Amino acid sequence: MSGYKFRVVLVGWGAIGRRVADLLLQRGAPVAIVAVAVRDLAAVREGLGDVRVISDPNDLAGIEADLLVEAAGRGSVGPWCRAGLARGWDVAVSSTSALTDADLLAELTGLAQANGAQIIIPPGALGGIDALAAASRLGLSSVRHEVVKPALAWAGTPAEAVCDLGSLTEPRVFFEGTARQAADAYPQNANVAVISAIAGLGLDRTVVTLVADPGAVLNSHRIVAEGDFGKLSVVLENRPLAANPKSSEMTGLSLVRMIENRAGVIVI
Ligand SMILES: NC(=O)C1=CN([C@@H]2O[C@H](COP(=O)(O)OP(=O)(O)OC[C@H]3O[C@@H](n4cnc5c(N)ncnc54)[C@H](OP(=O)(O)O)[C@@H]3O)[C@@H](O)[C@H]2O)C=CC1
Ligand SMILES: O=C([O-])CC(=O)C(=O)O
Repeated sequence: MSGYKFRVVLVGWGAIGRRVADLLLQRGAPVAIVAVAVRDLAAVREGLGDVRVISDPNDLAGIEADLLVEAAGRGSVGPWCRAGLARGWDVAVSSTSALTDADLLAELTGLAQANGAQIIIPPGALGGIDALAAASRLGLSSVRHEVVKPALAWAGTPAEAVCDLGSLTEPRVFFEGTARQAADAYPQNANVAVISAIAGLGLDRTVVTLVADPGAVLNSHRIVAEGDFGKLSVVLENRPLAANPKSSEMTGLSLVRMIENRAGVIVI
């Protein structure tokens, strides 16, 4: 192959962003991270080397890239994806809870269409999304998604108003509702609800259960779906990222797979 490298702008230099950059480097992927977007340019950002660091979406104007990958947080999706799509780049969204905002979704979709770009929703912490999305083409009758995380992974979320996370002695279901409600209320922990919903029955017909388990050390996802295709049952037990136990290692791996697929010849 030529020396061409697939050019990526990474939005977010937290647990997932760093992990993705490390893995791409370790694996020798034909990928160049041409810029990293952060909120505060003054903060020390280890591991960035010579990579250009930006904090204003207008700065994308001086950059050539093939793909913008968001792994920052709900509030970053609008400004950065708008700017990336306006430049005709495909954008990959990790903070999918942002897409529960129908106006934002319509605006980004319109920008993508107008500029010949795509909005990519990687499976994130999930697996089996290819099968769920394929099955939805024939028709689904139900999709349930249960998210179980160690009790303290729900610290700092509305779960604290439902139960005392620190003193649980057994798993506690603290939320059951639609994917839209789950992602709206838990934007750092339930982005996955939007992914299983968009793949399957949509934000308002996908039933999501959130569980705090004091005995758990892994972040688990169980998706059960039924439809004309038959039945699907997928379970993932993901190791949390050391730098942020709310997020799973699989989320970074899923981004690495997506980026390598875009950069490579065999796509799997
Ligand atoms: N799709 C999925 O399956 C999953 C999605 N996620 C999403 O990915 C996001 C990132 O996760 P993770 O890396 O673990 O979180 P971290 O908190 O470790 O890192 C987030 C990083 O993004 C930066 N950031 C936040 N807002 C902006 C912004 N507006 N512009 C630029 N940078 C910004 C933060 O910087 P600062 O220092 O300024 O705060 C921080 O460095 C989560 O918030 C969640 O929305 C997470 C897990 C699974
Ligand atoms: O990493 C996970 O298990 C899922 C997650 O945090 C999210 O969906 O936001």
